[in-house]
Amino acid sequence: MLHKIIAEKRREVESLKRRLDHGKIEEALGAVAAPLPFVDRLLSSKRKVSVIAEVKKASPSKGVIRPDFDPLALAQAYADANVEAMSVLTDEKFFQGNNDYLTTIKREIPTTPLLRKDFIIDPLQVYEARLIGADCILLIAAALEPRQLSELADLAAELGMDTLIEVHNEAEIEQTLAHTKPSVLGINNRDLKTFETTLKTTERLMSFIPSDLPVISESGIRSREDIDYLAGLGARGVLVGEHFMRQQDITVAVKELVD
Ligand SMILES: O=C(O)c1ccccc1NCC(=O)[C@H](O)[C@H](O)COP(=O)(O)O
Repeated sequence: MLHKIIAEKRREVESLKRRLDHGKIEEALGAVAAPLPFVDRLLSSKRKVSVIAEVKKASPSKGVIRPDFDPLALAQAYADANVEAMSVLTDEKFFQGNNDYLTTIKREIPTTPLLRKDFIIDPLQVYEARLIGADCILLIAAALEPRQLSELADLAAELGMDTLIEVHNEAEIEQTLAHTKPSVLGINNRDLKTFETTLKTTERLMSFIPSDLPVISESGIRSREDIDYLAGLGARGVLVGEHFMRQQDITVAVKELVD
């Protein structure tokens, strides 16, 4: 699946190159507000585990998760629960996301930092992330050469954005730490080849991560027990999508999970 998604992203980047040149980027960058400090917000929270709450209509593993999908109403419900940050899927083909969702949420709820959740493989997508209003980008170690990982993270920093680098195994941790200086590291509990999701991935990988590097555990989190388990392992934050998307009252669901 990851290969399929990346092949599609290569096509999307070619089309983006025809629409967005450096002249247009420079001009447009002047008009967007400075990014919010995404990582600081996660690390300064009084909650024992910070929450990145995801706005996610569909996924390759589950199909449509939220049929009555209203991105702004969902984001407002998250903001009402004082989530530390939000993740907004912008991939159209596999997740039914959209750049406009992120831009609208940023315009209407300007105080909550936003992660652009997509599959970034090219510098142009980093510029695009900034232009649509992202405060942070996701970089997936499994999808990038170490040199690309560090170049894309450096570019994000130049543009004032944070980066959440996501790993799923020991080798990816080793490569990431050898080539970048992350201020936070995401462990994805979902195996992107099989879609199998287990929190044991966070447990197994914690010991390979320096104790002063905060960890965000991502995917497959759905109960208070999960949160207690991850907090006990030392995770500083969680990224939760599907569980919240399946709730009637999302504000209550966030509070029940982490307050
Ligand atoms: O969610 C998927 O099926 C998926 C498939 C292939 C690549 C990535 C995928 N998900 C991206 C994510 O990492 C999750 O949206 C995020 O961690 C939230 O996970 P969950 O709480 O399980 O929705």
